Amino acid sequence: MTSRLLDAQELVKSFGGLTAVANVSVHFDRNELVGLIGPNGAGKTTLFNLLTGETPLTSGSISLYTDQGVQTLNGKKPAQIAQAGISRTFQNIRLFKDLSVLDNVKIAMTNHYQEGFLTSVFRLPKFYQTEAAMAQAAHELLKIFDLTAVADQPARNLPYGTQRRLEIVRALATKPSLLFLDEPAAGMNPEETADLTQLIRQIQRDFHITVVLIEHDMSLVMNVVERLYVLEHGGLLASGTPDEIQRDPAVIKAYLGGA
Ligand SMILES: Nc1ncnc2c1ncn2[C@@H]1O[C@H](COP(=O)(O)OP(=O)(O)OP(=O)(O)O)[C@@H](O)[C@H]1O
Repeated sequence: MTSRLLDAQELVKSFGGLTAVANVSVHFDRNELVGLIGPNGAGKTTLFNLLTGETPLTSGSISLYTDQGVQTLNGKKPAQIAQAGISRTFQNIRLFKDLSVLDNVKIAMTNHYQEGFLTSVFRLPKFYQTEAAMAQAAHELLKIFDLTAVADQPARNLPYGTQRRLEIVRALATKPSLLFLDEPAAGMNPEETADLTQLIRQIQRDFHITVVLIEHDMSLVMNVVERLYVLEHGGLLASGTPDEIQRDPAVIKAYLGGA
């Protein structure tokens, strides 16, 4: 039985005269891996920005189903949405480049809970009861992502693909229930992309979380996700399983070039 995690109804985002997201409804269930695809400028990143509070909605509603009941995310700030268990990565890498790989992860574990507070008090989130527990969790995450050997290196020394992996570790460090990955494999070669995509699938299963993935390599995303949403010109063109999407005449016409 599936259990609903997030419901977004009739989301609209207008930038002046341009409607970047036009009446899009999507939902995500617990423990699923979902792909979000569509041509450049289709509105994928804007949709992520709406769901994570980076960009305010023009209209629509977003509901998160938690153990405490249904919570509306409308009007919430990114830090509040992060606290509710939603995490993300960005298309442009946002690391603390001069800090070590390990410190980047530790900061993600704590920072996130302090945003908006003018405090220098080092507050650990509930799930990391001690500094030692936090350090251990950080090391475990680095190991999963094959980053142990570079734990003490400044982030800026890492190759681009490795920096992207570190970004995912940072997003996971907050123990999210829902993780949005915006083109995590951008700039990687096909082999690295395939490896990362398999890793994302493994993480989604092992951590029992929901992952939503924007990925340009259509054949790759088709192989790993359970469901897909296809955006075009800000609107929802199609949704369904990879099989359904591949057979959908509207998708074939608009996105697969009529093949
Ligand atoms: N802050 C903004 N102000 C004005 N227009 C914007 C803004 N953000 C996005 N847009 C426009 O909204 C549309 C959708 O952009 P978006 O980045 O969401 O698309 P995308 O599907 O993520 O594209 P890509 O695959 O190229 O990243 C584009 O026409 C873009 O120029």
